[in-house]
Amino acid sequence: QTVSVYDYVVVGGGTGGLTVASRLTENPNITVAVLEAGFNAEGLQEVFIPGLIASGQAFKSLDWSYMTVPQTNLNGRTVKMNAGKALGGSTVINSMIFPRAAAQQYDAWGQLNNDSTWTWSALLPFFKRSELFTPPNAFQTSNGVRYLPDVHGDAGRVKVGFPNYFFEQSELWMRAAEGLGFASSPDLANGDPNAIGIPPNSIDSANNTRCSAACAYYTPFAGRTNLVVITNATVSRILWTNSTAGDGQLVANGVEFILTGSNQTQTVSVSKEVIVSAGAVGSPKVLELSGVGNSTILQAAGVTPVLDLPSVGENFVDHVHSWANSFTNISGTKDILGANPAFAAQQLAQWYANRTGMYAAAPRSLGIAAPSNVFTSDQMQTLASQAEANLTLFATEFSNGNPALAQGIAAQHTIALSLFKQNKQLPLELNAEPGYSGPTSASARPQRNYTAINSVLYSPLSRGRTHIISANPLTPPALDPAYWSHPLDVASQVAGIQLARRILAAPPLDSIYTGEFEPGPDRVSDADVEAWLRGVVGSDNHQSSSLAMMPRELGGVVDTKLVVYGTRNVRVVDASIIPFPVSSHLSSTVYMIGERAADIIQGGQA
Ligand SMILES: Cc1cc2nc3c(=O)[nH]c(=O)nc-3n(C[C@H](O)[C@H](O)[C@H](O)COP(=O)(O)OP(=O)(O)OC[C@H]3O[C@@H](n4cnc5c(N)ncnc54)[C@H](O)[C@@H]3O)c2cc1C
Repeated sequence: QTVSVYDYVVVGGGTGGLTVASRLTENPNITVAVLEAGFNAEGLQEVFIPGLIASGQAFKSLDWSYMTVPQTNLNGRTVKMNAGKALGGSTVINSMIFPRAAAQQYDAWGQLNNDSTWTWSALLPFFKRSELFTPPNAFQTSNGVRYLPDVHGDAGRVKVGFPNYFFEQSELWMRAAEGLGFASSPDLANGDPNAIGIPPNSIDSANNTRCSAACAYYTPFAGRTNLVVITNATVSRILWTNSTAGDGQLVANGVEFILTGSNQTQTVSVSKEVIVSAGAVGSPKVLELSGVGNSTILQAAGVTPVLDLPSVGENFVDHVHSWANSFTNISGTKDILGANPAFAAQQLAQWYANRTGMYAAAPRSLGIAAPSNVFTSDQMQTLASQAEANLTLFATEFSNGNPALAQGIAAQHTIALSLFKQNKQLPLELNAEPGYSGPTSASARPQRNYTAINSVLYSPLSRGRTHIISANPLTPPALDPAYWSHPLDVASQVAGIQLARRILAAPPLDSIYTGEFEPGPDRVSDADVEAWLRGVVGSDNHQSSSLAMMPRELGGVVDTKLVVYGTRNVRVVDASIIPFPVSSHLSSTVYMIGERAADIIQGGQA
């Protein structure tokens, strides 16, 4: 049943998808339909109150809760990956941390694609275009917030600012990290984030509410008659015209979807383009269900191939999350919210009354580490030389028998290792958590107060894949991020935890330190820490790069205009296209991609 015809159909109303849909429909003559598998959750307090999101059932109902295949390097464990299933996508459930990666990584993106429009200086206007930034007030400044006006936008859509509450540990941990060699950051979105500071947050400072992609790009424009959003609509495939364009390229003319609870498919027709924005797991899945991908994998899943593009779903990466926890002698940690329901209720009432209290806090301050923060120069040289000596070996192993992609991964690693040697590849984020954060459940750990440091592997060299295993659109794909497949990833993550535990015990944070809980006093050596981490590390939910923007001869899937190779009118606009993992939380980069996509599309019409 054909419902309607639109100029553009966007598959997935998440971060990238809503950005491009909203910008395109600023032109009243353009019609756009967005098909989103989840629902509009903006009215849930768990979604709009900063401190509540990870706290309960709402999170679970808004989450795809993907599971990886058993991870060879993590004791065979399967690992859960969160990804938002709601209008607004992952920004509905994310932690609002809104920094950007190092300028050199965006420059490397352009270098890999031989395109100077994908470089830091060329992309900064698009980062800024997405932002409606509120500078810190006196209270926030007195709590250590710093910012550079020049790197922020004041006329965009995503409300970016700072929270109304800071935990006592925040200031202490920043000073402790500075004592161990970190510079104090003037602004973690400035393209030079090797420092410690309080990052911007995707938060509406005026109301102290979270701001998702739906809050930013949909709610204010929901009345547009040329923007149609269909929620609870899971896309099953892109439909193609019978004949290819004169140049042999596939032409999309519709999208098929299933409404939740129905077993009937419906169709929307497309006159211009299909824009795939279903996220780094969802987008390769939709392409594969549509017959675009590695023909052998598609046939095994029962899908008839229409375009052999073997890199679809390959080059998949995720940041890896680990923790160090110390006991603390202060009582004002967020542990109390779990331990004392009456206090939690009082704090929630306080948030509603005047937007303050613990629930008004954004979660963390961040330290972004360079190699020199965690390795000696001898170690850096040795690690880089070993990785360079084995570069072809790993690139081939990670490429799943795809010679073009092996070259692409080798090119990525060459750039990454060159930056590593210059101390510009930033392998780790350390972020302070004012309370327990780790793998041990509340019932299995001492009921005490904690200071935690999350250590996130930020620029992994490991590459895995995500592929469909069935033609049924409701069957999850087989996800293999191949965590810790490269020795440099293992060495970096172990070094990150060793640094985290040093920070926890360093002055002035030592003034509230009453011993280490995890990794624990019996796990001192790197080998012991590594063994423990293999049993506990998890996903940081920063999946990317599964439809990489790279030249086709290097195993890329989209070109620098975001068009899928071999198609006339299918673009990808989400975290899938980031060619290699960037050292940052991803949402600011995905918004930038959405803004850039709209600009490319509009420019193409001119
Ligand atoms: C728990 C969590 C915490 C995070 N914390 C941070 C943070 O603090 N800061 C930060 O910057 N980043 C964070 N991230 C990462 C960041 O939010 C994501 O990388 C980014 O939002 C991804 O954008 P996207 O457009 O690629 O995908 P998404 O925003 O996930 O959008 C994809 C959309 O497509 C929909 N979809 C998928 N398949 C289909 C289908 N077949 N049919 C229809 N719709 C479909 C999904 O439901 C979703 O709405 C976090 C992510 C998670 C999950």
